[in-house]
Amino acid sequence: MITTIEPSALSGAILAPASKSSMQRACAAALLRAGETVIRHPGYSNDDKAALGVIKDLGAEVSELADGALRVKSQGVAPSGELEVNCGESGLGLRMFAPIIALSEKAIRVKGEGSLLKRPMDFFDEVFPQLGIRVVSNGGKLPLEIQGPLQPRDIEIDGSLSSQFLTGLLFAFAAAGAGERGVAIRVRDLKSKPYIDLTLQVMKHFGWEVENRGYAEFRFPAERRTGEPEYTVEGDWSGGAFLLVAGAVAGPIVVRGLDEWSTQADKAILQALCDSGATLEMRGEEMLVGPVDGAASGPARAGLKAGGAGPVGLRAFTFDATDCPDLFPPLVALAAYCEGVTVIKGVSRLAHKESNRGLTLQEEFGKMGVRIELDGDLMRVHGGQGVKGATVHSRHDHRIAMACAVAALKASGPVTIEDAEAIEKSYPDFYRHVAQLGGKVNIEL
Ligand SMILES: O=C(O)C1=C[C@@H](OP(=O)(O)O)[C@@H](O)[C@H](O)C1
Ligand SMILES: C=C(OP(=O)(O)O)C(=O)O
Repeated sequence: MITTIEPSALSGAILAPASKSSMQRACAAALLRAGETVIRHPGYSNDDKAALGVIKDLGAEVSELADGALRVKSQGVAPSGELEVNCGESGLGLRMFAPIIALSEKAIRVKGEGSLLKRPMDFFDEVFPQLGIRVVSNGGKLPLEIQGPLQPRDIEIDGSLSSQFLTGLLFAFAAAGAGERGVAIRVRDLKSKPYIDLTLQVMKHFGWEVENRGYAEFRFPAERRTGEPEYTVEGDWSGGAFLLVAGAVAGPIVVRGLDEWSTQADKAILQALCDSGATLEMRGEEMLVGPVDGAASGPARAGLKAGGAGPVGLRAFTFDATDCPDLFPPLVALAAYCEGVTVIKGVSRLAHKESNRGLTLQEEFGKMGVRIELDGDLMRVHGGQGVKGATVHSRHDHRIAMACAVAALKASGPVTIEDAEAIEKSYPDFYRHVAQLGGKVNIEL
């Protein structure tokens, strides 16, 4: 699919999509809690669909209710039939579900697709044998063959590559009765900490209270509370960040459905928007975001630099994205329109995402005339010098496609995005939402 975005002014209101981080965790919890669970406001991105596929493969029955909610009936991890599970392209899907799959005593083959086949999974080779799990990987990559049952034991893990492995172990330890055995998970150098807050929050909702000792040790209580039988998937701050940046560059717009009390890591986009000088007004779950006050958008308005350099007045900022790495792409789109050099820390966290995002951002934004320097863990974006119309490539990475589309909104000419369907991984409605806000979007299948 090829999508072309022409310079546009945005206005109006839009509802943020469902968070795949929240939805995938809800699927895991619904599988493990056994009985009936209703998931409200479910997502339908490819990663969400993959999570639903995994829990069905593990024995859950999923049906849609008249109001669009999903009902999950489960007896815990109880696979039958073909013992193969497909995690699609989802890093969280694989890393969270692998320890859950290992609750079964059956040998189960775990496969994936696309970029997931190249992402590192040697964590399992190292850690699973310590928990009594037999694992065979393809040199630290997919496919895996796993045979449990997982025995919760005191364990120490490295949290520096990804928090997703810990998310999986927390669910699986709780379900395997770690509390009765008094065991703990100790973690060195945990990154992406807010994602663990979200894991613990979802677990608590469903009755598993885990004690978090400074993100270095996690302990499980002896008894489980009765949890709630229903869960409402949160609005997505990660996809929402692209909408908010689009509003700051080409708005003003209103974004609905983002909870300001959410534990989601990517809520931190608000700090960057404030530091850039964008207009931001929060009214409960409705947020108005626009260019700097007085520098209204729209190509014909005064206050815009020649060559489509965007709204005057946004200024460069510094930001540490170590614990919210998915914000890099929208931050780069924002920084491209900020006068001066924006410095973003945490580049080393990007090497093993759907693409090596430090490099892919540098290369694709380079095609639009935006200079990005990579200096160890720092990224420097030279902004406010104009964004040129160009043909770019998503590099099969949903967040690169969305970042380029947002940057296109005030470029000097149309931006054509090749392999634009990558957005389906997290935000299938993204182009439709931009068009609904007045963005000039042309899609060629
Ligand atoms: O737990 C989650 O929902 C996620 C955790 C983060 O990964 P890392 O912990 O690997 O940084 C993030 O990048 C990913 O998109 C989703
Ligand atoms: C890296 C991402 O997801 P995951 O690791 O779950 O594939 C993402 O959504 O940007």
